[in-house]
Amino acid sequence: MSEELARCVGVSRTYGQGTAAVVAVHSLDCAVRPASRVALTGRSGSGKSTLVHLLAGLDQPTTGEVSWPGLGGAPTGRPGVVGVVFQGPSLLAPLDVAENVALPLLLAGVRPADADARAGDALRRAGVADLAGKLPEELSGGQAQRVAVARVLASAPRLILADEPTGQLDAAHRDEVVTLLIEAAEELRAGLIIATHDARVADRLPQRWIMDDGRLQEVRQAC
Ligand SMILES: Nc1ncnc2c1ncn2[C@@H]1O[C@H](COP(=O)(O)OP(=O)(O)OP(=O)(O)O)[C@@H](O)[C@H]1O
Repeated sequence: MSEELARCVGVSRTYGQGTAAVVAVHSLDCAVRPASRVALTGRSGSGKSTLVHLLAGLDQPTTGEVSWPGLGGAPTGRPGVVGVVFQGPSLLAPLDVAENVALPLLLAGVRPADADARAGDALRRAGVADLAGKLPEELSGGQAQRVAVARVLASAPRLILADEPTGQLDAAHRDEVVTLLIEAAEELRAGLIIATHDARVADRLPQRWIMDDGRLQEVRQAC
């Protein structure tokens, strides 16, 4: 069995306190490996985004432990280790597309010329090189999401997490974005988790984690 990129042991995450407390994730165990290709499904409010944030190191569990044994520790503050594609527009408005894709690399200390080259390459692979000079406000939803995927590709992460990456896209763009994510995971030998409501997206992935009221209800391995 291959190394575990991320692992949750007895993880719970409670928001709020007292009578207002909401247990978003409840006593959850899971592991993500380089070969993981997981559709994380479940109804709205079942805890999918919370789990994605915990696995990304963007949030901490209330109890239990999230660890990243195969990533050399928590990804927090280490750009390029974990790549996250969010549901909504996540591009910085004042920066053009190329600058948006290069920014995480610059923050990680990559030299500007190298960051520009890697950003250009990622935009080409995502099929949006012609948009390099455009501002986010000039992009369609599908174009913006492909740029967001390019930004993840550019940093060559070992773990790719996508939270409803196709929620605002039509069928053609939805399929393109999912294909891009799967191809990127294969190329980078990265683990991939896509949180989605969309059965057509989930069916593209061989593994299924089903969240139900904060619990990981069923882990189905389709192939
Ligand atoms: N910052 C927060 N403060 C309080 N409650 C929160 C917060 N974030 C999430 N919750 C609650 O935690 C539960 C799980 O939310 P989460 O966003 O993880 O679910 P989800 O499955 O991703 O939902 P959706 O599919 O609608 O995005 C919900 O009841 C939600 O209202």
